[in-house]
Amino acid sequence: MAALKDLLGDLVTDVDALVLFSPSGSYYERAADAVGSETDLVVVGAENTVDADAFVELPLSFAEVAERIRFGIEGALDNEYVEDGDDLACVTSMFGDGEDTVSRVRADAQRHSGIYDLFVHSRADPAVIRDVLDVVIELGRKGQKGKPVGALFVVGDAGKVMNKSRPLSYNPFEKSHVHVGDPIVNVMLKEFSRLDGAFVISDSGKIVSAYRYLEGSAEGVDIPKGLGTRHMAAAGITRETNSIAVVLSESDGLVRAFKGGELVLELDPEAY
Ligand SMILES: Nc1ncnc2c1ncn2[C@@H]1O[C@H](COP(=O)(O)OP(=O)(O)OP(=O)(O)O)[C@@H](O)[C@H]1O
Ligand SMILES: [Mn+2]
Repeated sequence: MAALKDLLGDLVTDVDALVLFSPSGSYYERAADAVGSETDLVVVGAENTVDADAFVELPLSFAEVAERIRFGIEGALDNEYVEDGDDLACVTSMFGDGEDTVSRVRADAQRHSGIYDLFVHSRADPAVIRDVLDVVIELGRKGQKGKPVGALFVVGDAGKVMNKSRPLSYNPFEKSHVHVGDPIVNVMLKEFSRLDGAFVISDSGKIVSAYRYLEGSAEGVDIPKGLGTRHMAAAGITRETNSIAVVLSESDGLVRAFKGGELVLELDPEAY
């Protein structure tokens, strides 16, 4: 047993910080006692239920553990809870409610995916971005009457987005004051996503328009090869405005988010 403890203990030897993902109160207390003063303790979760000093708010549960950890690390770097090059032991729950997984990861500011930045340093409210992702993930899981469907949402900086786009059809949201996140709106959005074009959402989550054709240029856009015009238009508008874009691909079923002309998040709705 001692040999096994040594072997696995190497995973956490000399780490600069222990990063706990949604820990229970008792686990957090035990961790605080265990790290002593040399190791920093960072908590990542939907809410700071344990009253940690160093806390990173998680806007989504991130079914993919690697994505969850990436988000937490980028948040910890951004908040200066950890430094570039720090070795981190990340404790998460992958299979159930309890802490069951330890990953040793080096905080690397260079390999920054931009996922934390997407939520926290965008013009749109993080809760609005999360609500849009929720709708798009659900649309991806269920499709439209069981058939795969594509969708494009542009979130934030709506005035400028409207100036760089044109209507493909009448705007069903013209005189309405509806917001994403409202359950009735989710049904409406799914219905309207059958037709072409983009939804435009304001910083505060108001649905400004459906059926917009984005006219932004693809110049300077750096996205993976193989993605078509919907993804190109999404990336392009985020380069020309302070918006972010969330796309559901009709062809591969994945959800992708763009910011500043770059792909910053890719997830499989089936995993949620
Ligand atoms: N500039 C644009 N603005 C808004 N919607 C667009 C724009 N260009 C394309 N689309 C929408 O994207 C749809 C799919 O186009 P296309 O197949 O070229 O994109 P894609 O990136 O391959 O997306 P998918 O993975 O869903 O097939 C079009 O039918 C249209 O509704
Ligand atoms: Mn296509």
